[in-house]
Amino acid sequence: MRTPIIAGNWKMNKNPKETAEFVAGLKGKLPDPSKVEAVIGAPAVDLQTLLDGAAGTDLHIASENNYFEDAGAFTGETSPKVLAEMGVNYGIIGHSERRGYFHETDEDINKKAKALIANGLTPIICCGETLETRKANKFGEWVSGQIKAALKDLTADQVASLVIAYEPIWAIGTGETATPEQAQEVCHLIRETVADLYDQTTAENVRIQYGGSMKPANVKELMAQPDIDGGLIGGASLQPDSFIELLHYQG
Ligand SMILES: O=C[C@H](O)COP(=O)(O)O
Repeated sequence: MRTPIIAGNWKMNKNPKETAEFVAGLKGKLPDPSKVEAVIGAPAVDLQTLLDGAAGTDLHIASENNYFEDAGAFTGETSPKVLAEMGVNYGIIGHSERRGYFHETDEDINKKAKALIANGLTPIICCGETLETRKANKFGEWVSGQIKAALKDLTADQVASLVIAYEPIWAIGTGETATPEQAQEVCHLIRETVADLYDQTTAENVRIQYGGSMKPANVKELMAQPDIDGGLIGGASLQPDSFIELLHYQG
């Protein structure tokens, strides 16, 4: 049984003061963690504030990026080892904004996944196609190619406990959401890809999120799809009321 995972991805949008106010507003409003797991992903500069505010609650914390080495002469990078020492639980990697603006490759993403796992963090591995790839009807092979590359050399046990986020680029921040059927089709394909690479049990255990203009108005029908186990939410996670509504999509 996969526990649904609703994760905010704040991107580069909040400072520590705003972070502290937000997380204070969540107190007593988080869902039962056996029903829905709540996560917030924030920039490195906000993580300590988020961790302090989340202490003693069921809120889990994600980084938005990490390097694949633990330490060394890598100016400006974020160590996965330090993230683990701080108490960060998840690491979002491979987001299309990082692939696009910062030229991250599939190989980088695979190395980042391994570095997170080696330090005890759970990767949230993002994948998704451009509008052009969708229109060319090549999204299936594109997304399964991204997944195969990201999971290279990982064991079945490691894959079973990580999270994959399907985020069609054309739906990110555009207000245009994939239909539940479109999202389900690709999330199912991702699960099949994992089954082909590993086995049915691994595929049944891996959690798959949808991301791309998910909001309170559409979360319920997206989450009703059999292969969608959660959401990775940008814009609609920035206001506490909206994020709380998303967390309580089950009613
Ligand atoms: O990581 C989150 C996604 O990029 C979705 O962002 P959005 O909800 O603003 O479309």
